[in-house]
Amino acid sequence: MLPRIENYEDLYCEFRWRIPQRFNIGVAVSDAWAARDPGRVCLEHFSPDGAHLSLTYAEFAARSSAFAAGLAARGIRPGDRVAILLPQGFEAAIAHTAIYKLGAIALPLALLFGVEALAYRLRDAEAAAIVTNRFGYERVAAIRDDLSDLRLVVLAEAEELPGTVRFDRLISGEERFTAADTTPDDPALMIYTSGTTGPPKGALHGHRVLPGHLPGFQFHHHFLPQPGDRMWTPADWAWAGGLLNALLPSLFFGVPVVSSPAQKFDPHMAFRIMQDMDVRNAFIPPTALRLLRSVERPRERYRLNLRTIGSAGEALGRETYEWAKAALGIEVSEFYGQTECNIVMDDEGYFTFFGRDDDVITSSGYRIGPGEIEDCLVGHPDVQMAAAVGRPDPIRTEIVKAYVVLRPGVAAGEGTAADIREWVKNRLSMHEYPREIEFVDSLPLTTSGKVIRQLLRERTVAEGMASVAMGS
Ligand SMILES: CC(=O)SCCNC(=O)CCNC(=O)[C@H](O)C(C)(C)COP(=O)(O)OP(=O)(O)OC[C@H]1O[C@@H](n2cnc3c(N)ncnc32)[C@H](O)[C@@H]1OP(=O)(O)O
Repeated sequence: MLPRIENYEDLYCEFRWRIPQRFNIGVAVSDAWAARDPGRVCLEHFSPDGAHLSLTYAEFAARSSAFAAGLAARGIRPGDRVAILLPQGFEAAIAHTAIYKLGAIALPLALLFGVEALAYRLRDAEAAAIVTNRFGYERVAAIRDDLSDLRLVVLAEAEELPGTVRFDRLISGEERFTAADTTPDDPALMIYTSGTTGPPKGALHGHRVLPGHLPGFQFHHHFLPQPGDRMWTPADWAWAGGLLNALLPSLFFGVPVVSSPAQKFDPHMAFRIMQDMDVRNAFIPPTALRLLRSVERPRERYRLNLRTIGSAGEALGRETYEWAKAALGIEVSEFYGQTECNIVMDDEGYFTFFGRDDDVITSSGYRIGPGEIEDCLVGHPDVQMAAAVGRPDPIRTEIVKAYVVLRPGVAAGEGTAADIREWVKNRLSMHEYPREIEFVDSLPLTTSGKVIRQLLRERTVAEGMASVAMGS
């Protein structure tokens, strides 16, 4: 925990890492609070019809222990990878916590992923189990024959589907479970990279990944926990941002987390969630803040009680920062990860984060490796060659732009482009599809036949600047 020192220099000098010798994320975010304050609310689910639900730490601890016992009874062992393909909600939080208590490894997967992205990650991680809903079940059913390690599919639905165990059945048994006595270095969480250099890799984190995030989290949320604090993020908890900058640290500090149904981001709905659920702290990526700007005079339209906003994933920019200060009365705390290395420090020691300077595309706060998109594009029957780059965009920082060489005889046109976009959305991911496609006769190649993305990036940046200059 951060010492409460308001002066940065003193705080910096006083700070020491204090990581306990034994630490289990699941115990820290549930059982520890259930013992101290069982009736305290830890999760609240927003429902558009006003029928919100809440869960206490005592219920959370009991259900996650029962889930851990249920997984163990079905042969899931410490060290096994257990995928979670669920929207924000009680089930996702319970599944995470149970997996940590069991000493297994949580593998969060985004709902936006298409079948190829899911198949790749599930196979590569040799996942033994997956916890999902009907939407995810259908995607997994299409690839299940190729997943020889997958022994268990847990379904968070009221219905029975073939080859699955219902979530509520799994937790209906034994509620006592002795959590694994883990060290901070025992594996807990596997998050896939975005594939900067080649295919995405499963980055394995020990239980210390949570304590490692706490000081930065507290710092950006002005010494959270404060009375009345309540956290919400529109980001899927499957991303490192949603999980490690919102869900888990808040639960650790006894701050209730608001969950909301997965849907395309709607600025008015976002304000309503923050109003109705009395959200005090939010993790809102820059793109979502820019989308919120479309709502005029938000504080006159919505009763907002925000105290802090953290933002990450892409550069926030001065305009959005100033807008949030004026329109929401909040100075957004921007933070960056260490791979986002295009950062400049001025004479006074202030850092300016300019975004990335490599092939990775930064769109809507997602880091997108071009390789996977290109692989997916060339799998399309009409595509001979393809290259993906980021095109600057005022709302989403960048959008994915694909340069595509079609096979001989295929007509270039909006119909073909729409078909290619759908192909990538369904196979790879809904957030990685090329919003813009340009058909070209050839691509610039090195002598060894690799696409020179740098040239295409420069071209697309120049086009972007020209269109801004022309006012389009
Ligand atoms: C340490 C760190 O990692 S820090 C930051 C990490 N990054 C993040 O957490 C990602 C942050 N970004 C986001 O959460 C989102 O992009 C937002 C909130 C900014 C914007 O959300 P959206 O506008 O809905 O777009 P998003 O990029 O998520 O979705 C891509 C597509 O999937 C579709 N989609 C999204 N959710 C759904 C859904 N539930 N059902 C159907 N379609 C959906 C969208 O329609 C969109 O396509 P479109 O723009 O052509 O309509």
